[in-house]
Amino acid sequence: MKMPDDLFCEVCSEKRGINPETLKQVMILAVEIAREGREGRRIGTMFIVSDTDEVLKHSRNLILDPLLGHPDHLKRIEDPNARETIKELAQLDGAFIVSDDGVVVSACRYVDAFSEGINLPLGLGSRHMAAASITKQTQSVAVVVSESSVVRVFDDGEIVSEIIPELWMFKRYGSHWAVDGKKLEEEISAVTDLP
Ligand SMILES: Nc1ncnc2c1ncn2[C@@H]1O[C@H](COP(=O)(O)OP(=O)(O)OP(=O)(O)O)[C@@H](O)[C@H]1O
Repeated sequence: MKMPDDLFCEVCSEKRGINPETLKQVMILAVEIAREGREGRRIGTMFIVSDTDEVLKHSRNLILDPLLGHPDHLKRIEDPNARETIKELAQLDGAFIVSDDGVVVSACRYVDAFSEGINLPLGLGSRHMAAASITKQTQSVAVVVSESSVVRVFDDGEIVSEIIPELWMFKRYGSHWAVDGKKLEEEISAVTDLP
């Protein structure tokens, strides 16, 4: 699966200071989880990327860490076995913490979230509040898969991108289709980049 370049360039811009390859792999995995669900049901989860030491300080494990003790080369975000493991673990409560160089260092983390100074659209719950909070407290970026299948990227306490996976798929694979003489990709905004 590939990520549209325009979205990717925006989210991974240098000003965010995040390893672009790591963030790209996390976003693709998030879209896959949103689309596929697990065992016939939708699931939500969260990835917190970069500034690992600070993120670890502001979070704690909800259960014994299933990734603890495994060598880093088996926990790389681009590794197919690691990705399948993450999809399985994504059914559990809590967040994944991903280092800037692409190692998934911890799973099932509860984020010590605070809501002061955070303004999110009404209707988003505690997972999204935690993502906003940790990205305000640290230099991390968070990628949230909502149980309603929307993927949102947070930076500095705000939503910076929203991806609707089904529409994104149309954009990715439907560019050669035509609707009323126009290319489908012009008709469908698969990805909403927020200011
Ligand atoms: N502070 C937190 N740190 C890590 N994970 C959290 C935190 N708060 C909630 N979650 C996770 O989010 C899950 C869903 O919580 P909630 O429904 O309130 O969030 P939400 O933002 O509405 O997300 P969704 O759109 O997926 O329902 C919880 O079961 C838990 O796994």
